[in-house]
Amino acid sequence: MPPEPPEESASADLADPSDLRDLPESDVLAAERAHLAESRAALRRMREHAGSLTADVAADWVSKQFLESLLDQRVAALADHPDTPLFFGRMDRDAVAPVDLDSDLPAVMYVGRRHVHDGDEGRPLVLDWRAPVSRAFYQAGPAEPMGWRLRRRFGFRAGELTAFEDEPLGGGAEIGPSRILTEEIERPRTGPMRDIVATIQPEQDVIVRADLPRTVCVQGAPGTGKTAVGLHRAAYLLFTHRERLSRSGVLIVGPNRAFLAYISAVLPALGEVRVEQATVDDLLGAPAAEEPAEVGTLKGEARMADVLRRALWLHVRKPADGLVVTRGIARYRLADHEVRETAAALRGTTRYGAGRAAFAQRLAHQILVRMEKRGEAPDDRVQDQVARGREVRRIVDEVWPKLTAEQVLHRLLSDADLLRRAAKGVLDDGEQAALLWARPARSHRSAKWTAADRALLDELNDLIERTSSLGHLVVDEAQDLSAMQLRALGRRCGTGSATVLGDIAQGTTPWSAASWTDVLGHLGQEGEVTELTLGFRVPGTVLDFAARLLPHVAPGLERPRSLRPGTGALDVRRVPDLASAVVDAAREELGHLGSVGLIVPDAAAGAHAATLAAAGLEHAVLGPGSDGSGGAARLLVVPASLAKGLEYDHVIVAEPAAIAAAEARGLARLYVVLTRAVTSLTVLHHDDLPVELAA
Ligand SMILES: Nc1ncnc2c1ncn2[C@@H]1O[C@H](COP(=O)(O)OP(=O)(O)OP(=O)(O)O)[C@@H](O)[C@H]1O
Repeated sequence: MPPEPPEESASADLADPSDLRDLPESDVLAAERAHLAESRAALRRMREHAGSLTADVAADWVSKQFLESLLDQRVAALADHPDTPLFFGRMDRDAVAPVDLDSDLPAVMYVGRRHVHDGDEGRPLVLDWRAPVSRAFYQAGPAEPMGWRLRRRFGFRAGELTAFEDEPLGGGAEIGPSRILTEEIERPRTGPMRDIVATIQPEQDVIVRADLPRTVCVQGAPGTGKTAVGLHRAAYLLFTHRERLSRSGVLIVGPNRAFLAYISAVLPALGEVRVEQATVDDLLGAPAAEEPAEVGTLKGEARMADVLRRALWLHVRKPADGLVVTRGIARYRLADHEVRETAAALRGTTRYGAGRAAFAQRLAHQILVRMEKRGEAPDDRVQDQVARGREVRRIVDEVWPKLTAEQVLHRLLSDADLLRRAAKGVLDDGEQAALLWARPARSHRSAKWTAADRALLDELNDLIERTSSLGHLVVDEAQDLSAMQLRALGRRCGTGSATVLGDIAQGTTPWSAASWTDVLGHLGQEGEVTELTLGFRVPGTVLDFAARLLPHVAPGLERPRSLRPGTGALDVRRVPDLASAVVDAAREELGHLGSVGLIVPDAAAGAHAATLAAAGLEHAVLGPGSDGSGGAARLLVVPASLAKGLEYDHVIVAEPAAIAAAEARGLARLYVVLTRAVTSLTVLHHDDLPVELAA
């Protein structure tokens, strides 16, 4: 028979629950389970109450529909997911805390994914992790207890409370690593990425809770939790600025679909279902052609912004003649120099599209003035009529032609003269020659745009018509984006803020960033750069092995540290027959719990998959559009170029030298590949290891 639930709850006016601390462990667990049961019952009552509310009070049909959908959302948001703990931590207040501390602190608080209160008395039973008071759960430590005496973390299995761990916050003694945190990290992965709300670390929490107007840029070694932090910051901001952000929107930008699929469950698990996720290709359009890396790199440079601006405005021309407007028997004239001056006065003061409309209006206005001089009394409607009339339209089309971004870029890349004029003083002759198409497309409609062209088109589109801004943008793997791609993203948070995440050492594109100051500059955001240094994913031995590459891929960066030593986690083997060694290693790893990722050179993925199939090993092959988890198969063949941002409990890397040799920044790719393992890494090689790794 479990003991009666204790009297305490998350309310300041209830008895100090210190007795609970002194109970035997089993009694503590029983009491905490009782609090969980009470919270679940309260949540059920909250849901029933929300379900009983009716939209009948609405004044009209539209309001009723709207209200009904809000109520449905509210009921759905109050669903209790049996596998997810309602709370994961608890804080006990220090009864003798200094007097200047906030006296409203409850005696005990339980921290969880959502707020749960007892309907009758309004007592908070569980506080949302994003509430200001919950900050202490993540930040308090012996050096700064923040008015709290004890932090308790709970262990759960299948929604049942199974363990707890107490950390005294008074007394100044350092707290050792949390067993519950380590177990959580090592819990085998069976599907998409999980949230880390129960175990966010203090240095991560500072980033998660940064104010909305602040742009934060996080440099972090592999597995330091950058992605997790970015996603939790999005959830935090949505909670704290719900109304503002539901109007302006939040967008997560990731490197590819497989990555987005892998992270897609995190925000819904935190109760946020309305956050858009996109790749750069989704935003700018997928490329239809490839081009030499040097050309793509050049097109990605910020200098191109000047060239594009000039190329666009070079389309504003001098008129051949003046403007003559006929109304009835009267004719009104503007001399060609007046038309030219009107255009010149507007040039560069507005966006191209708005300038064109304003040009027509200004010409019409001058005609109106002529009419008035002749004693007529035209009203504003006449100005509009003249602006839309045939004569003004003709001269506007001649002087300030209607253009699309595709037309301008098509001309720029096929017309050496236009390129020379637009690029004067910006690109040298060799660079101009590199940009020109060898075989120009017939028209802008048949042009096959590359990824770099897509960013140029976006820039031009914005020069023609303003791109609208979101409230907040989270950009992951930002080190891989070119200056022009960053400018494109910057436009999408021009009046908002951003969370920029990445690792200079994991830059694998030819245009990878060398500094975060540059990245923020291109993004057009003033932000501070912070660093996460403690690795959660990768065991220490594996991280040390991968870090041999660091001096070669990012000499300025510190060696990363791991939370876990990972003794025995690394196995590097030279093998006589790679294919059969891969099969044996895969079979062995499948004998352990969790996911297995076989990471191979892109060109070898098909062959390895065929060997696994012949050996009867069930597996899936990761494609650019697939979910990083591999669906039902525990064994996934991962082409090296898709491994970024993903992770597996056990990783087998086949032939590192071939991965490194496959591309210009191949060593950085290898660094990414070697840092995907949570529990073990097996490196199989037939050829020599790259010298940088063998050292
Ligand atoms: N505080 C934490 N508690 C529990 N798990 C954590 C914590 N921080 C990070 N992790 C886990 O560590 C792993 C790595 O995190 P994440 O993918 O966010 O790192 P990253 O810095 O983006 O890595 P990479 O640069 O390699 O893509 C994930 O499984 C994540 O859930």
